Amino acid sequence: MKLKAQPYDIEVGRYEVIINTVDAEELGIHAGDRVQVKNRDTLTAVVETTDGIVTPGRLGVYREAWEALKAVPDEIVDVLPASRPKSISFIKKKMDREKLTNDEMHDIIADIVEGNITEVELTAFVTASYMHGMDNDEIEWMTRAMVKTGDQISFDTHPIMDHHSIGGVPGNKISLCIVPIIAASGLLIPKTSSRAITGAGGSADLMEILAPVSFNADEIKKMTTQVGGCLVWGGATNIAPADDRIINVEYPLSIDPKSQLLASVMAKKFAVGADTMVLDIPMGNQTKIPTIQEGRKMARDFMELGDRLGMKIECAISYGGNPIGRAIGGGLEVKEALVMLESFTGPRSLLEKTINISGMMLEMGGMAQKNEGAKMAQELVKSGKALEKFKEIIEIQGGDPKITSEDVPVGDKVATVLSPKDGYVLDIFNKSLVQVCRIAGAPHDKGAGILIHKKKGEYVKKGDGLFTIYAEKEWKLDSAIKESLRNPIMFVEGMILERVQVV
Ligand SMILES: O=P(O)(O)OC[C@H]1O[C@H](OP(=O)(O)O)[C@H](O)[C@@H]1O
Ligand SMILES: O=c1cc[nH]c(=O)[nH]1
Repeated sequence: MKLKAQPYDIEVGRYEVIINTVDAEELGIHAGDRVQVKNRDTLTAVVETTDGIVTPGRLGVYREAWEALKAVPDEIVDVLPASRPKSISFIKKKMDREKLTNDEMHDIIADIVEGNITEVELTAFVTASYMHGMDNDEIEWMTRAMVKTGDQISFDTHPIMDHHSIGGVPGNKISLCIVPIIAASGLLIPKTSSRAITGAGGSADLMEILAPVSFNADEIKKMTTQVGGCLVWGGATNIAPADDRIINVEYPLSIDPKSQLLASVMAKKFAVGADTMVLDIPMGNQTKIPTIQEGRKMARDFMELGDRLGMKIECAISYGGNPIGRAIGGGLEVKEALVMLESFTGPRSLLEKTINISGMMLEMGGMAQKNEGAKMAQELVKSGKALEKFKEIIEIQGGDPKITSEDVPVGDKVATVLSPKDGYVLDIFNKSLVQVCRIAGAPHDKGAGILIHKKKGEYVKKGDGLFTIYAEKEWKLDSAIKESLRNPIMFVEGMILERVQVV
């Protein structure tokens, strides 16, 4: 069918066109199908249908396809139905619980990167992996495919250190402290992070408050070589580019399938040339890993994948049943991390976790003797060397090195939720906590989040502040307050939880 091309200057991340439903019917295609579009060039594009935006006889062409066709407005192009990429049948195979081959996995990942797969198809892949899982071969193949379809860095020196958390515990701002501690010791750490997946702020979201986080592979290598480390957003680089596209469909579902999680973390690490790393596995109620047994299984899976990739990995199964520190979300978390580096003060959970994971890394990297790493990490903070290093990292990434914890802005719309009774904080519900932060605006609004005043086990009197919600917009604060009342984030009770009696 011949149609008149008209441009839609909108970036959609793949070749996509809009066809009027009258023409779509004539071609025998539906929304989500593919068509071949030909002028002097030929490309395959995903179809969107419309009753109005594009009139019959015309073809709306989004930016990527328009640029690839080098089309001119009103140019006549040929449009024909095209078949779906083969990888759709491989996704179907995973939905049917079958094992994929190395080539099939590579095709799926390559099609994700090239934008040949729609969100619906990608969601089906992620959901099928969530429900049916993958074996170690498939996970290795997915990891290698994610690395191969993007840029890679290689350093002339070793070891190249890295740290990563599987996430799932609120307030886990430790990367902001660990990266400078390790770099201050003289080791190299080119740290890439994701944005929030199931949480209220990933490390990339937090670092972005202090400095830009979008860099390419060459820039990451240069910054790491110059100051010892960096903390950048993996999604902005062309490093393991499939990762961020997969995370984009995981985020709205708040799921992180184990197979994708392993590949996502390890592909980012392998691609930046890291060879020695510590993996944080937060474990506890309402985390990604509810029991120690599952934590050990996850650790074994990471170590086996590390072996297959030739990387030295140790895991720290950490306590995740309660938030790390007292600040959750954007600026609040960054402040808490900076206070820790400025004065080695703050919540014990943050200090202890940061120091112990850094200690493991210093031992693995050959900077400290066995069991001496934590002491060395502590000295690097107390001497101010870690803070000084963090400022160098902030500066090289384009931020203001003079920033202090006092300067970090937080939302000015605040409300403190009070305890309804005397008693103990018997539980904090991680998922409800994150939900309230997200409704308050996190991770997008950097000033949004929650500051916890009372943690698990602490005694409270009726009327004491339990936590304060921060937001940038009044209406978001109102919605967050309502959510925190509908779905409480804390359980306060006395020693007698309930009286059960004969009625
Ligand atoms: O949103 P949830 O699922 O909690 O976790 C995602 C976070 O966990 C990892 O943290 P890090 O980069 O190792 O500090 C990711 O990179 C991301 O920042
Ligand atoms: O980087 C990360 C961390 C957790 N889960 C992922 O999928 N990727």
